[in-house]
Amino acid sequence: MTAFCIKNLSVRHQTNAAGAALALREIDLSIAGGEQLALIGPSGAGKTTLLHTLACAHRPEHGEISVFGQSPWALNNHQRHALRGRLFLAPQTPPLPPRQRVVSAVLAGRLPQWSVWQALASLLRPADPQAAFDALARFNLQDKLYARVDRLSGGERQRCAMARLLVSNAEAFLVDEPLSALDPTLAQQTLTTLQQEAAARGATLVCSLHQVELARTHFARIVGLRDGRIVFDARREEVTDAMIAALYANSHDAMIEATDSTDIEAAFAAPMAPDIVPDIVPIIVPHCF
Ligand SMILES: Nc1ncnc2c1ncn2[C@@H]1O[C@H](COP(=O)(O)OP(=O)(O)OP(=O)(O)O)[C@@H](O)[C@H]1O
Repeated sequence: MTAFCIKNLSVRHQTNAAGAALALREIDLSIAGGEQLALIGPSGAGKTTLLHTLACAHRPEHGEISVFGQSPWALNNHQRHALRGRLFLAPQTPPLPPRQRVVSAVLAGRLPQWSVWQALASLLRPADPQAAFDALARFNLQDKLYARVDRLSGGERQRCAMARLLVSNAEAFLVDEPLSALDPTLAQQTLTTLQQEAAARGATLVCSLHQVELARTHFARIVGLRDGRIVFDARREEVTDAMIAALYANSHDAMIEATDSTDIEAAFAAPMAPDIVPDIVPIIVPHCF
């Protein structure tokens, strides 16, 4: 089964004027149910925008998107809300209310399954503290069960958000830079736990990462984004160091190279040096509409 399929998709942020640059352009991507892939690319490449688009939070300006076989923007609000309930979007900055107890923050992962009354009741008396404890224990954070969220470190908050993901019953995890505040050991452990959980429940995992080496060691499929476009969509063994260097090369690098050759104008005109343009890996888009 295909979890996500997008075709010739472009997205512009609502706060941007009509003439402003697109955040995503001409994106084709198909992700099978249960597949795990890493999104990499420089800052501003469009990774967050893509994750939010997959989570049905951004309406595309052009193109098609299907999520679990449904076109989210052809559904009514109620149906789209139900579809979103099958997805878990973990944003870069975890949306954890500062004065809340960790136990309530973690159990909020069950909100899509709960009625308003169940949600309110759980705020007063946590519905399933054992589930929250077990999820926190997977990230070695069980001793923080009744701590206040605003007393957690940045890395603890990130792991608390991952524990929230574990208690959800989502069929797809869309995770935006979950390791940015973690030390290398915790980053490895957290990513491994996330992947094991996705594999155990057959959930799809799309994870944006700035730690390229972790992406290359942990994920079989890597998608490189730059300037809102997919530069490559390849199996791990096809991703070369040159492709990574080209993905992250910036106009600053090009300017320094050109300064050596006293050709500054050329540097601004050609932000990516031609000798490091990556081999283009064919992107195969299975028919899914
Ligand atoms: N709310 C917004 N309003 C307008 N433009 C936005 C908004 N959010 C992001 N953008 C723009 O959209 C483009 C893609 O941003 P996005 O956050 O998706 O990149 P990213 O790859 O996730 O970056 P990073 O690695 O720094 O988090 C950027 O040019 C950014 O400036």
